[in-house]
Amino acid sequence: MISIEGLSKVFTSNKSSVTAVESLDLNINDGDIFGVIGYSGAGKSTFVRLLNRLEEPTGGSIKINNEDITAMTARQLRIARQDIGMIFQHFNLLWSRTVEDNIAFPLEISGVAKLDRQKRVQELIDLVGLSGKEKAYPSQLSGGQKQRVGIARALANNPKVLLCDEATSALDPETTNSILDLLVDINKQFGLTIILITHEMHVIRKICNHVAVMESGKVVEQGDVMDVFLHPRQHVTKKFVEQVMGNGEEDENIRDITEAYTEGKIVRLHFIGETTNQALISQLAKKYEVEINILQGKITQTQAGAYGTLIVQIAGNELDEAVRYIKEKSSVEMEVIQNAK
Ligand SMILES: Nc1ncnc2c1ncn2[C@@H]1O[C@H](COP(=O)(O)OP(=O)(O)OP(=O)(O)O)[C@@H](O)[C@H]1O
Repeated sequence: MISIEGLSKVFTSNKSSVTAVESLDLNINDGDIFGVIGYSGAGKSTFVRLLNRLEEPTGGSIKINNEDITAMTARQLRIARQDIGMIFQHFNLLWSRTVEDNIAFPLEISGVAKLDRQKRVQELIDLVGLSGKEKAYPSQLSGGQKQRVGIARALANNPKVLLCDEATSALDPETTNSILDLLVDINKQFGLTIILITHEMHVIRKICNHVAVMESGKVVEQGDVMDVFLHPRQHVTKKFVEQVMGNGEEDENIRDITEAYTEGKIVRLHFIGETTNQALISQLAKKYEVEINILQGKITQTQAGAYGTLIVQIAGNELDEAVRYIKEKSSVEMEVIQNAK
């Protein structure tokens, strides 16, 4: 749905020039929640602002639904922008307008009649969970509520694409999660394509299905979120995966574990995008005469299912049968770390 080729942006002043985005190629599918992650200064904000030409590209092309955004006149761009909503880290609300008037603003600009406007505003207020706050001013709202107004305003003209520029970075973790849940809801309900930039891998893990990693203005790695989690290639990507999964230091404890637990087998279970086998431990305990002792692990949830590892001790009369079941009947990968001494 979105095809970006050779996109670049160079900021020049009389003394120096900075290449914020360099020869960037990306394809984004219809209905994707596509995350772009990078550290501060990587060029993420510039990239996302190029997509609706809040920044003018220095080179390259951006096609959205086969329309070349980069070649549009100012008038064509105004119309095309109705299909591209945007939300911001600091919300960018109009402080002198109430919630309902903020949401009505883009409808006024696109010339929607007053009665239709009122109806649409009420729909949007219900959608984002702000009923009762219609007459409140932004200064009377929490950060999460302000972002809900931002989302409602961005959706007012039924866009096909929603750009999110660090939309949860100013929010606490709980509010972040509720805003991310709302974005997933909107993506599912309306098939809206979402492009989200962030410096937090947690955000990518929770809602994205594709991710691109940016460093020094370039995309250095991209792919399905699960693939990138499983096989991060670049140093910067490994660092981001560590934000969620830890840095593998726990492996150093394995010797302590194997010395402390000597009965049965100690196995490492890899859950890779699991949805069907998340209840594996309880299934084993019900089916076989075994004791299962969870020793260590970290499982996290992604859009593609559970991902992570568990180290468990399995002992008991039906140990071999239980191990065979994991190998043959489940899709969880198993590695035996230690057999009984
Ligand atoms: N208007 C501007 N004029 C000059 N340089 C700019 C401008 N905007 C961004 N830059 C430079 O471009 C580079 C990329 O900045 P950008 O804001 O896109 O990065 P970012 O990854 O979004 O970082 P952050 O998360 O801190 O905003 C930086 O070196 C920045 O200083």
